[in-house]
Amino acid sequence: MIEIEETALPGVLIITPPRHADDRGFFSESWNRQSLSKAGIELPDFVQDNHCLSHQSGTLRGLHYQAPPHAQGKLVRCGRGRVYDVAVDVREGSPTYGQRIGEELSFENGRQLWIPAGFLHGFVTREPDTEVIYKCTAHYDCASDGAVCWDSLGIDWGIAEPVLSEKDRAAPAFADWKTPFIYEGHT
Ligand SMILES: Cc1cn([C@H]2C[C@H](O)[C@@H](COP(=O)(O)OP(=O)(O)O[C@H]3O[C@H](C)C(=O)[C@H](O)[C@H]3O)O2)c(=O)[nH]c1=O
Repeated sequence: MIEIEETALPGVLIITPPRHADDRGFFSESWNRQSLSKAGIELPDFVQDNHCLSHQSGTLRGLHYQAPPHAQGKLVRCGRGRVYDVAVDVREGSPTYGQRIGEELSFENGRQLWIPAGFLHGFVTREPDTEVIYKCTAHYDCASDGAVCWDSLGIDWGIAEPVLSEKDRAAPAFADWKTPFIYEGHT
């Protein structure tokens, strides 16, 4: 049976599909709409699947978003290695605006994080050669792609000097950033 856990942020869920182990290893349905429906969860349709590899432990990608109308919901999992994955509610008017959760996703634990549109997303790797695979509810739109400084929300990433892209190094602080998202009720 697929496991669903709520988090402190309404709408953000931890989803753990079952693994069918045998002496070869395991088989798991990493995405099955019907299984989620039977568990009472209906997610939007996904249109893009992403796969990224980070060579160094301590690589931090985030905090990212795509502005409406290209806002993305994401279903994030770790195909190899381990990450600390963070979602921040940035929907203006949300009762949990500015609040965040962080979860450890790993190949070992098989946990997936569902992050609706309207949240910043980022992760820091905890092992070398970590691969993160995630489904998105909207296509990539470069012009709508944005970032907020990883270190401007008091998040404890467990590392003082992560490996960052130039984009992330130059990202504005949360206090200087205007969210493009409006809260439209419980996700
Ligand atoms: C996101 C994306 C990027 N690209 C191209 C653009 C660049 O040439 C290259 C690397 O892009 P970027 O540096 O934005 O990749 P990340 O730093 O991993 O960004 C992602 O990291 C965090 C964790 C996210 O949740 C977002 O999906 C995304 O912002 O891939 C594409 O072709 N398609 C895409 O969907």
